[in-house]
Amino acid sequence: MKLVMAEVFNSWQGEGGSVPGSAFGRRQIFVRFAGCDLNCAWCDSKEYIDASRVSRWRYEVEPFTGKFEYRPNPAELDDVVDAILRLDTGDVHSVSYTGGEPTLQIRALKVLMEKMKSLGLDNFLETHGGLPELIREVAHLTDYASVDIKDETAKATGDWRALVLREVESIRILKEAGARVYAKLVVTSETKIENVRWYAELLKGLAPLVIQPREPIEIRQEKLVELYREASLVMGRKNVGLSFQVHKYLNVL
Ligand SMILES: C[S@@+](CC[C@H](N)C(=O)[O-])C[C@H]1O[C@@H](n2cnc3c(N)ncnc32)[C@H](O)[C@@H]1O
Ligand SMILES: Nc1nc2[nH]cc(C(=O)O)c2c(=O)[nH]1
Ligand code: SF4
Ligand SMILES: [Mg+2]
Repeated sequence: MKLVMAEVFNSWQGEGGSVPGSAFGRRQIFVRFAGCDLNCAWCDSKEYIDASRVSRWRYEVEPFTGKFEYRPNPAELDDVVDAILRLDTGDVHSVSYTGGEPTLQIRALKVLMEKMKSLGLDNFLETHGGLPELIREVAHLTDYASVDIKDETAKATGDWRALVLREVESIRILKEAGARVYAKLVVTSETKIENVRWYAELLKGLAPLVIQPREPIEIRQEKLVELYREASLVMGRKNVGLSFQVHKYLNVL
């Protein structure tokens, strides 16, 4: 089986803060798929959005060395499995599937997840959640899920409200299948408080929310405080937290 891959590396999970379902600070093997159907204004992985332009993928030879080997795309699934297994340092919490958007290559994702489960490794899915019909196919294999809620200011797609509703549906499917799931909202200085209230109403009683400032951070602290408070008043004080992209401050992958 073939798939279009971007990179495989081993690092600490840098996002998610302290809400249940987060793997922040845990050692993970990251499997970054190429290709995405959205186009978030602030996406830090823009070079992987158009899969047809990702001619090769890379895998770390040894964690934290910055040494990579390269292979042409499409990748052989067995080569991706080998790249993952050689990065199992024995202290790995779970395998993180990210991208790009991993659910777009759902058959390969499913086979990879099944393989990792059979080897005793947990699966952590990092997704925009915009395709609930695909999420359904891997929900039973997902131990942890971080599902983005794409704010209006992400300008990810035309009908952003319809996208938000699909993301919430994905969260529901994952939760019902037994995954530990949280929602992640990337906020900017332009994020509207009434939109945050709407996301919070949709998530109330369903999943906790982390609010993650867009990097590089431009949102004022007063605004962040205001958005946090609004979400917390709707969802409950234990169900909201902050998340920062800590790996960027540590200068690790
Ligand atoms: C690159 S995305 C890949 C997974 C999936 N496509 C998604 O958007 O959730 C991984 C995570 O990085 C976050 N992210 C990407 N660029 C960011 C930025 N400039 N600032 C803050 N978070 C960012 C996304 O919101 C998402 O949670
Ligand atoms: N260390 C680290 N943590 C991460 N959490 C989410 C990431 C992503 O790009 O999906 C990511 C990443 O690329 N590196
Ligand atoms: S959905 Fe994820 S990979 Fe796609 S553009 Fe947005 S942040 Fe980037
Ligand atoms: Mg990232």
